[in-house]
Amino acid sequence: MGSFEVFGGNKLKGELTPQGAKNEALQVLNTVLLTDQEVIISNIPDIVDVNKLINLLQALGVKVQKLDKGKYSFLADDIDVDYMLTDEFKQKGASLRGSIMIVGPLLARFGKGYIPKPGGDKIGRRRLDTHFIGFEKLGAGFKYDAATNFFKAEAPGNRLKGTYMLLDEASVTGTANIVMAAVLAEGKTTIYNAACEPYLQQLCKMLNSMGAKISGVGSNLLTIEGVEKLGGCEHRILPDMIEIGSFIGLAAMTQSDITIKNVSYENLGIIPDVFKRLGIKMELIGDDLRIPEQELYEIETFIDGSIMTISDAPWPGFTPDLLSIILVTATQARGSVLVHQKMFESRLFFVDKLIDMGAQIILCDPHRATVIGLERKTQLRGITMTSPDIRAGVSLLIAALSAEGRSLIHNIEQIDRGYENIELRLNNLGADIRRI
Ligand SMILES: CC(=O)N[C@H]1[C@@H](OP(=O)(O)OP(=O)(O)OC[C@H]2O[C@@H](n3ccc(=O)[nH]c3=O)[C@H](O)[C@@H]2O)O[C@H](CO)[C@@H](O)[C@@H]1O
Ligand SMILES: C=C(OP(=O)(O)O)C(=O)O
Repeated sequence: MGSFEVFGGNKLKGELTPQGAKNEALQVLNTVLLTDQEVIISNIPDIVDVNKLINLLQALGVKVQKLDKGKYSFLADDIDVDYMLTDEFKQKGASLRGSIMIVGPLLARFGKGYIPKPGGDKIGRRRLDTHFIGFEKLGAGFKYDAATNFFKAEAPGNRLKGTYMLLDEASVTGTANIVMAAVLAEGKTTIYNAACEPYLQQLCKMLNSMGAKISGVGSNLLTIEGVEKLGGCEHRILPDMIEIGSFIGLAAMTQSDITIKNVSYENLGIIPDVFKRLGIKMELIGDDLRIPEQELYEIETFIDGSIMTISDAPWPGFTPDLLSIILVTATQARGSVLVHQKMFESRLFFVDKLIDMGAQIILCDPHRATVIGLERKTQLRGITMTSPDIRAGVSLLIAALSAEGRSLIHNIEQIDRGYENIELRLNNLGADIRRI
């Protein structure tokens, strides 16, 4: 188990370039399974989860070639579908959440897609019903072996059939999986209550450039005319909006002056506005976002004077992946905020560590925590802690960087799942983080 030793209290200064988006990479990498032509993808982040998925694709027979930093060529002209029945596949597939999205493309092109219960953060129940109900609507048979935790979807006659479906929830990976299954199905598929966040839009645009016929991109109603075959393409992954949000919170908490380069502002949706409601100032210069040094930031109240609530919702609502960052950032603000994590059940439990560091937080229930800002009257103090999940991990890192003295953060494998070379990039700006 790796750890970060952090000496807090330094103000950071300089530029940060966000990595390519983890959650887009975990979607678009799977499209390579849909064609026997070459697919080139750039701006792929060098992070544990993405590397695990590339490794899984390779094990399935995809020829992978690194062309440059973050740029790879993929050729799926000889896929070994029987590999899905091996123990090695079961072990590799279970180690990350993104592996679930190999099922749709394999089912579409080869008539079968199998997967063990995928991994990812332990942040509450993470059901897969939307994915498999969607495949069933497209005509696939579905089997789940509870003893081995293995899911199987198979298409009769090896071809899925287009249909209308209303998803029970706007699941991000569920929509991506169903879209990748439907592009090669016979006839027209309509998906209502589809997730529509920018990474899904990217996936749809990429598939269209491969020859798919998807319309309604960006809305919650997608229409897909199935095609016989898809070809190759070149695709570039967007900057990671969750990393950008993490850097905004980090800058405010540590009173730093940070410019985040090439943020693709138009794809950040409501994210900058939510940080602005915490009183954080920012300046858009071209497509760079500057967070200037700020002595104090003051959380707004609602118009009627009541306490601000920040909650998550499917896009274009605020992403649940940034609520832990909002929460930690609020600990040094002036004012109070209720953080309401509606989508996941166990993402707020890390607040006990922040309370040990001196933050004023009331955990109301598993979904809600009230933060009463310290207004910088006292600094957080460094402690030893363990990171429970990827975003809580980065929140604890931000807390440690703002704290007085030494902190030790264990289980940083969680952070490595989604943040590329984070200690090096922050140390270049004046942070003091050591990997031990
Ligand atoms: C690899 C990847 O891309 N992971 C992201 C993806 O996970 P993932 O696709 O697994 O998440 P889902 O969108 O399926 O659902 C996330 C949670 O929100 C709940 N839910 C979902 C939709 C809805 O309309 N109402 C609702 O309550 C679900 O029950 C679940 O508890 O999307 C999540 C939600 O943005 C992000 O946290 C994850 O980082
Ligand atoms: C929850 C997350 O990731 P995953 O879906 O891979 O567990 C996340 O990126 O915040």
